[in-house]
This record gives sequence, C-alpha cells and structure tokens, in this order.
Amino acid sequence: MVERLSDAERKAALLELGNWRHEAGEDRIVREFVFADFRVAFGFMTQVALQAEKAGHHPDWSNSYNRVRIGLTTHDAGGLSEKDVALARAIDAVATRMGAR
Ligand SMILES: C[C@H](O)[C@H](O)[C@H]1CNC2=NC(N)=NC(=O)C2=N1
Repeated sequence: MVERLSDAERKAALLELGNWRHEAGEDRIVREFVFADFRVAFGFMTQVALQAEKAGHHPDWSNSYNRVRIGLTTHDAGGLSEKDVALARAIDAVATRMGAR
C-alpha cells in the first residue's frame, strides 16, 4: 500500500509542480486547465484517461466547456501520495502539449 506524503515531501512536490494548489482539508492537489474550446478540453481528458488507466490511478475531475478542473488524492492512503505527484506531472505534460492556460 502506498504511503501518504510527509509535510516536507508535500512541500517539495508542490514547489516542483508549481501550478497545483494544496487543499489541506482533503489533503489533495487541484489545478484548473483552460483550453481553446470543448474539443481540445475533451481531447485532453481522453489523453489523461489513458495515462490514468496505465498508472492505475485516477483523477477526480469536472469539465465545463473549455475548462477542466482536476483534483488528485490517493483514496487508499487517505491523502496525497507519490502516485498523485506522478500523475500530476503526466497531466501537466499533456496540458502543455495541448496549449492549456
Ligand atoms: C484497485 C485499484 O488499483 C485502486 O482502487 C486504485 C484505483 N485508482 C485510484 N485512484 C485514486 N486517485 N486513488 C486511489 O486510491 C485509487 N485506487
């Protein structure tokens, strides 16, 4: 079973990720992505879904037209784990390729 990140590990991860915000209550990280239109936003979600399946780790997310809001936490660990950090990195790479702002 994957371990929850310590305070120091979480702080280091947030510094590295940069664009993600920590929600202390649920111990999760969140980021909102804005794309050119719905077609691009949905393409992004499709790419992220494939990565999530590959990782066996899945985002909590919502979509409204060209916006995708993503929350990451590890239910099994009761908070943030290295799996969330790894998925956030992968998500950021897809978002950059797809011109997110
Ligand atoms: C059995 C399966 O691997 C687990 O239920 C996985 C699936 N995806 C998951 N995704 C997330 N975000 N947290 C989990 O704890 C989790 N657990």
